[in-house]
Amino acid sequence: MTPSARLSATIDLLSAMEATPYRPADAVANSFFRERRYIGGGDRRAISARVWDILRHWRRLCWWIERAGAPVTPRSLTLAMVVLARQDRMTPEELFSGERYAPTRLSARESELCNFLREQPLDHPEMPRPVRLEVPDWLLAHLDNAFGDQTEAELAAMGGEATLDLRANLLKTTREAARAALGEEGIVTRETALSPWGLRVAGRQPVTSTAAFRAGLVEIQDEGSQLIAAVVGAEPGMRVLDYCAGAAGKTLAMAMTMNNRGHIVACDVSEPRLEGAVRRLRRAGVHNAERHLLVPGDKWARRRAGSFDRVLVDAPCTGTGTWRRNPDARLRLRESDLRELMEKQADILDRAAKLLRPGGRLVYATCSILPEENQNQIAAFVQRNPEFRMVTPPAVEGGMPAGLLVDGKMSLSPLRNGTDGFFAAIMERAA
Ligand SMILES: C[S@@+](CC[C@H](N)C(=O)[O-])C[C@H]1O[C@@H](n2cnc3c(N)ncnc32)[C@H](O)[C@@H]1O
Repeated sequence: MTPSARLSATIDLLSAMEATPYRPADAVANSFFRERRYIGGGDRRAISARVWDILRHWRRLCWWIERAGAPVTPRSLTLAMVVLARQDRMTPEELFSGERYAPTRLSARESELCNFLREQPLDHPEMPRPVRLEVPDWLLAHLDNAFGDQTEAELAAMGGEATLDLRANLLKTTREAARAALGEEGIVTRETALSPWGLRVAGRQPVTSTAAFRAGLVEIQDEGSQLIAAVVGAEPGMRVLDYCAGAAGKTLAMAMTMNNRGHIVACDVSEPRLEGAVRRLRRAGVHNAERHLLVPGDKWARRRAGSFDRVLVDAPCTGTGTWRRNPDARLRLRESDLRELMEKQADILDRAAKLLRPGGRLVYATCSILPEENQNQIAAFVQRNPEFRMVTPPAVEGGMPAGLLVDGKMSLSPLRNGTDGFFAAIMERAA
């Protein structure tokens, strides 16, 4: 594709996102490219990179466009990004050439916008702070509360590109052997610093089409998510419950630390998500896992009260820790979403805690960086349930490095740890 044709596709993809504002951007992009199989891999990556760049600069682009008195549209956003980022070799007029597959020529109004933006920096001293930091206005006070004078540095790190991490599946291989197998297929990786099972892929490489991936030697999982599974300390022979299992990302890692021995149950209220686990469990060679769909008034759960050694609650949350992957979520988040999620998290915690045996351990985790969903949620739970207390178990052998857990809690962030933002707390039920 020519640079102009790629730009045209960028505008089309942004228009598709605008048409379904509540659908996550990556889901829209997947459908968009599925319907346009003629767009090759290189073009797809270039178009996605440009769209994600626009999503990451959204509030600042809107601020500039509105300052110029122009309407915010997929086309004006794309044009503003081209002019302000100054990364293209061709001029805006050459890119918007009106030739075959190129965007139509710039209108007089768009040329004015172009002239207004030329030589301007992306950040302007008059920009309000939430605009410059690319967050909804209401959220900034919460972030300042979480990070203090580090808010800007943390948000800058969250605006970067996400890493692509893999977990070596020790049920089938070792980290060294998995790395060598991937290397033979041209996938370059290095060992992650914190997770003992992690491999970080250099750049974007097509991991899922490798024989190593298809054979279940590795699973795609952020290093932080691997550490959540490590925090649970699920051991061979235990009875383990993954209460919000989704498509079993953490179930897979815990079945691995259990060496396929004992029993692990992956629960969720979403049938399609649990369904997504089937193929992954099979590929990973997991034999000790069962899936269970939670329904209102669940008898299954009532019968198993007090029976699990470990319960993981990987709670639904704002996902503020995963903004590197989902910059669109950063813009969509509403105050009412946070309030609803906090209520849901408290309810799920109370329900899941009943399934734990006396002396067992409950791990609460989120991929959020907001104290409201993390420390505050746990403090309120322990107050409601005085038979639980925070514990800091010694670093699990072959598990996580010591020092990450402080007072029974672990907080990870892209800035401090190079992982997605995650939180985990370990609580023990009195014996
Ligand atoms: C953060 S995701 C889990 C991700 C998953 N553990 C993984 O590692 O891939 C949260 C999950 O909680 C589920 N969920 C939402 N409400 C729930 C409830 N009341 N009880 C149990 N699970 C719930 C959602 O369907 C979603 O799959």
